[in-house]
Amino acid sequence: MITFPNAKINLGLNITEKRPDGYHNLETIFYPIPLEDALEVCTRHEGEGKYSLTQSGLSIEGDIEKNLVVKAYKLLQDEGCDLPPVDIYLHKHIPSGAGLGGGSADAAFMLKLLNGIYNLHLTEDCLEEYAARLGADCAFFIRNQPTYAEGIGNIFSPVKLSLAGWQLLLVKPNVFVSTRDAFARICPRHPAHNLKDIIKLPIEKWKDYMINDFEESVFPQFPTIGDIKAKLYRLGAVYASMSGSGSSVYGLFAPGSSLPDADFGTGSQVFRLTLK
Ligand SMILES: C[C@@](CO)(OP(=O)(O)O)[C@H](O)COP(=O)(O)OP(=O)(O)OC[C@H]1O[C@@H](n2ccc(N)nc2=O)[C@H](O)[C@@H]1O
Ligand SMILES: Nc1ncnc2c1ncn2[C@@H]1O[C@H](COP(=O)(O)OP(=O)(O)O)[C@@H](O)[C@H]1O
Repeated sequence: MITFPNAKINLGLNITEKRPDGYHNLETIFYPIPLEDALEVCTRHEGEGKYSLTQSGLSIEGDIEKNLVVKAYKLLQDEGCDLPPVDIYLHKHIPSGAGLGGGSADAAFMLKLLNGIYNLHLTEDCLEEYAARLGADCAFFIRNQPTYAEGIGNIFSPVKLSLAGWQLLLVKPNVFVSTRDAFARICPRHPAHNLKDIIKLPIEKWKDYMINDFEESVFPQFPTIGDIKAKLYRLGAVYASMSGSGSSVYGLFAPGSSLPDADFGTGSQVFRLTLK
């Protein structure tokens, strides 16, 4: 059976506190976007081992044991779920180190896929709890709805927000930002304005209030990323921001407008998407 894990963007991202466990409390809104990997699981009937992983598309660093889809399979096994040996096929289309949550989406969709194929009868609450163990923002992808997130990014409340029809110009420069390093450079602070209030304003006003706290430290380190954001505004974006800890940057363009055709530098990947 095949599934299509999708990416997310962050609408605002406030890093509010460093916690005793070394992680950070944050506030953000996750919004799913239609940029997808493809993930297939087939029951294995012959051959050695409990699983195999065949990857295609964009390459991922690290051996297969480190891949989050394999970690998801092992987690369910460790929890006592009855899983047969499987062959896993993963086609990567979502760039990594981009703040788009691609690895996290693969992990969460793997849990949902195995739950469905092998009739594990795990509830969404249970799947969220398992997903959170695999990565701070994995749990969001279980319900995969626009969500306000707090804590380390795993305490959720639903938000009434639809950007259906809005055009997204998403640019991933040829720069890898490590999430861990990005957090290490942050000075946590509480925001002046609450995100849940900001998203009730017209989108034209978001740029005056909605902030991604990582931009302040990531832009000086990687000026290319800040330049892309400035360019998106020059091209007519109604709102533009870096997503997550970077390095991708998105611009929101009004429904019905045609997305500009621009050059964002050598090695940049550009995606043109219509939000749902
Ligand atoms: C900050 C966000 C916003 O969406 O960044 P992006 O990954 O999207 O860029 C996410 O919450 C990231 O979630 P995720 O990518 O799953 O993080 P993890 O793999 O769990 O953590 C990677 C590292 O980031 C740091 N980390 C992560 C989450 C958090 N709330 N506080 C932290 O300090 C820790 O040092 C951790 O070792
Ligand atoms: N299935 C996967 N897809 C992408 N990255 C993965 C996967 N499994 C493990 N990783 C690791 O996760 C890190 C990037 O995670 P990803 O969620 O794609 O980016 P980001 O945290 O920027 O949103 C990389 O270091 C990569 O090696």
